[in-house]
Amino acid sequence: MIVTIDGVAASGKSSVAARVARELGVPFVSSGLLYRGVARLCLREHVNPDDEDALLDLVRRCPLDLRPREQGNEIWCGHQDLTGELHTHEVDETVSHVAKHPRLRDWVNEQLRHVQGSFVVEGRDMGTAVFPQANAKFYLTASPRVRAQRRVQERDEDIGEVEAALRLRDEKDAAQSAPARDAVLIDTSNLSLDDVVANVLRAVRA
Ligand SMILES: Nc1ncnc2c1ncn2[C@@H]1O[C@H](COP(=O)(O)OP(=O)(O)O)[C@@H](O)[C@H]1O
Ligand SMILES: Nc1ccn([C@H]2C[C@H](O)[C@@H](COP(=O)(O)OP(=O)(O)O)O2)c(=O)n1
Repeated sequence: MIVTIDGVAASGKSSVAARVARELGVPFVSSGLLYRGVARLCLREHVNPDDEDALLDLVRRCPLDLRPREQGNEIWCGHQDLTGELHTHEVDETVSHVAKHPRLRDWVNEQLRHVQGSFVVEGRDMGTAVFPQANAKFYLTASPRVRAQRRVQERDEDIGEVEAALRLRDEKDAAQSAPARDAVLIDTSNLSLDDVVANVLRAVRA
């Protein structure tokens, strides 16, 4: 069984995917971490994120390894765990440049298709481009303001700046962020995390 949970930044994808996967007793996979890992490598190696050939050379030189874990996915580059360096302002500003390249997306999607068995996978285009055959598909949204409020709970940043950055990234990611026609749309703005998880599990088990 494959469950896809797509949606915009800070809509709750990772939190919901982790909880739903735990309830179902299957792994969860965070596709965005692969893009974030490439963005982190760009920053470390001073590679232009707008240069698709340079990005593909980078991931050939520094192959990223996505490791689904119950406590959260890990991204390794060789023997180096990059996981703790992926949710920074610099990576947020770089990742959309990385994610716009078709051949880089093909590389990420090839990594994801190696995942075997049953799993929950979250991202932007899991229910459309990567796993259109998924058994259950969900697409999470929330108002930019609510999403900014959630982000500033995690990072000590100005809420106005966070909201503006989220709106900008929504625009940059729009090309790959359309919900699947058969996805269940959930506006999480006024729902607790527990409510969203319950709604998803109810639909998966229906
Ligand atoms: N429905 C919700 N209500 C309140 N807080 C939420 C909800 N969903 C997620 N959160 C919180 O908002 C933050 C962002 O959620 P996250 O799962 O990282 O979103 P995404 O993966 O879509 O970027 C986290 O701190 C998470 O605990
Ligand atoms: N399947 C995916 C997953 C993420 N992306 C892009 C879009 C986002 O800006 C970045 C990071 O995604 P991630 O889900 O890790 O983070 P946010 O939910 O946006 O906070 O990668 C994508 O294009 N396709």
